[in-house]
Amino acid sequence: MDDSGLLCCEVNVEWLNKQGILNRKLSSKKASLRILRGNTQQIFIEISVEKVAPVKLSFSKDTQVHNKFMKDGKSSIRFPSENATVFISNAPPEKLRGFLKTIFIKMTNGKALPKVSTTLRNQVLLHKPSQYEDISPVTDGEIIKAVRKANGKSTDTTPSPLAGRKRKIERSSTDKAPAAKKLYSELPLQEHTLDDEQMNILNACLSGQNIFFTGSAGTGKSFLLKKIIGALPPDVTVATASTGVAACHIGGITLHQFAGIGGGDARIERCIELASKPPIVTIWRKCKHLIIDEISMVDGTYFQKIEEVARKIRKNDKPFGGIQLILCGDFFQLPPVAKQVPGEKKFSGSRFCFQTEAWNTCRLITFELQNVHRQTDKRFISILNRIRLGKVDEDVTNTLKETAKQNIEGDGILATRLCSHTKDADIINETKLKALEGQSKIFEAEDLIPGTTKQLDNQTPVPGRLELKIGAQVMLLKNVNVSAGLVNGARGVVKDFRNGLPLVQFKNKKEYLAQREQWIVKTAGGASLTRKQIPLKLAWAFSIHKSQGLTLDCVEMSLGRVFEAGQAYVALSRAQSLEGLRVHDFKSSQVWANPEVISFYKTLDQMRIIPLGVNRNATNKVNIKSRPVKKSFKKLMMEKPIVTIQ
Ligand SMILES: Nc1ncnc2c1ncn2[C@@H]1O[C@H](COP(=O)(O)OP(=O)(O)OP(=O)(O)O)[C@@H](O)[C@H]1O
Ligand SMILES: [Mg+2]
Repeated sequence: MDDSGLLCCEVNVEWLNKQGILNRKLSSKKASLRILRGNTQQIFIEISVEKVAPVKLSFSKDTQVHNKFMKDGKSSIRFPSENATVFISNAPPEKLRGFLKTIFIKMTNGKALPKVSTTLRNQVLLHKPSQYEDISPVTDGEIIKAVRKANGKSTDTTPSPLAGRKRKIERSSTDKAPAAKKLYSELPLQEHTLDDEQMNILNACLSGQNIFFTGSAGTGKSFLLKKIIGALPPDVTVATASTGVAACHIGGITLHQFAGIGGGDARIERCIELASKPPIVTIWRKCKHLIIDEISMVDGTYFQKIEEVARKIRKNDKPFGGIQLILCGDFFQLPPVAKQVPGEKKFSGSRFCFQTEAWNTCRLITFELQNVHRQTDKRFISILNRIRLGKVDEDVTNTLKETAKQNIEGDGILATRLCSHTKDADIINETKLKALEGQSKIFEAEDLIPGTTKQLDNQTPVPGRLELKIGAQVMLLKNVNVSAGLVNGARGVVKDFRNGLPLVQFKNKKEYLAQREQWIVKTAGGASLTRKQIPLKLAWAFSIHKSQGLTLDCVEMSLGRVFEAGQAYVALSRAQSLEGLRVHDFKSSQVWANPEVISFYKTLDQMRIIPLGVNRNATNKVNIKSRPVKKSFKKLMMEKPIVTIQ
């Protein structure tokens, strides 16, 4: 049964007397709230806490619901007729959202709609023979639709009566329940829903076990991670990622910021000392669920160190001091940035997290997502899956070579070039902007707290200083209108400046007068830093490293200078379709997978923990190739040569 009428959270209820003085109080860190319907159809909220009889407060037309901090798991509901206020905190944000939506629907439905007959209601909802009935967020309109569908009558063919009624509801709900109307309009837009495999992983995460989920690029790992974050209590959940941009994508902080041990290069005793300082220590102790996105880029030695720090700081011998770990990433994508210990020539420590003892002691339950959502073309998905494993056959080579001739530009929007080196991307953007005629317009970001610019530069995708001209190639950095296709990653060109703001035309021909948008990032201490800026960035070129996690609709690349295993795969898998991709001078030697990653995924497959493609697709024919690897890696690589499976 739908449980959106049920919420587990921290609660404070305050009753005031007529003079506004606190009369009675109820507080609990572990309360459960239910929305119920009484025999007289009256809607109640029932608050149950241990050792106290449940409290019931009844909704009326003057009930006020405050949802401004819903994303942080906080809300308050005021019942003026009973002089009481319910303060909700530490509620899983997604659950809270569903709970408040149920209240909204019941508040407006009850007043604005003609009643649906009990028979109809019982056909759809479970009837409870008790004095109170659990309620669901189903509207009367939805009940009618569901019953008609069950009876084989399509509701689509009878639009007028329902549509007319819906309009009436909207009007009358504005008249009769303004608070509820406001609440509903402020609820975030529902985007896609989780598919079955994503849902399984969400449930596994909610069961409290340590989880690692992987999957090829575009299988919705980050998308799912956001839903997982939304389903966990925010006060005890820390969402992190290995890079600032990835952290911003899931509304979290970098793992380095959270852990508070700098780069982790110091000896373990010093690392523990560093993490024992406030406010870092408080967060380490409070944390019950640690989420890490883009785990492939977390250095193994660092991962091992924070595991020990966690045990010592929390004075708990369980792995990670008893914190639940939720790890997500694809080790076939970018590896950790190579680290060289000062004074030592050798690359130091474990390269990947999965090679550490800490990884083994955590006993992670592993899943692999199989459904690719970024691309829809089955042929392109199959090509990308082969590239992920370093398998480049004739079909892959020919298909990618053919893209070199494609004209993917349209309406003045040029393809974004992905570069293997960050410097190259910066130079391209600077030179192209300079070459445009016309006046530059500079947009300086408004960083609300002085001195936070560097951190915001690192943690948000949006530049502190944005220089634009008419004709500048740009990328949108926010979902400003999902249904119009104005989404994060959409490519456009600056057509004009109106009232000092850039007018951008996108690939789908939609125009958008860019307004300042807001980015809020968290500090390790839990404070919020805010940057306001035009949600655009120059897009003639990006580095492949900066493009990790992105979805791009018009992209070109030359992979001649790639230097990491998985780098070509990351670049190619940013494209949404073969039609929106152009690869120059493609050669099979530009694609290779790390042999240690291949072995790791094979062990997972052998353990039958997850179904994987490595064993099934790889043949025994293995070509050993020498790669243009980074100097600091060379010694390591001499022992274990990089291979390409063909
Ligand atoms: N269940 C879903 N239904 C529809 N679209 C989805 C679903 N899950 C993810 N998507 C969409 O698929 C695209 C890719 O998702 P996402 O960026 O989360 O993939 P990822 O696995 O993290 O990729 P990468 O490995 O490149 O970081 C996004 O546009 C996302 O909104
Ligand atoms: Mg991702």
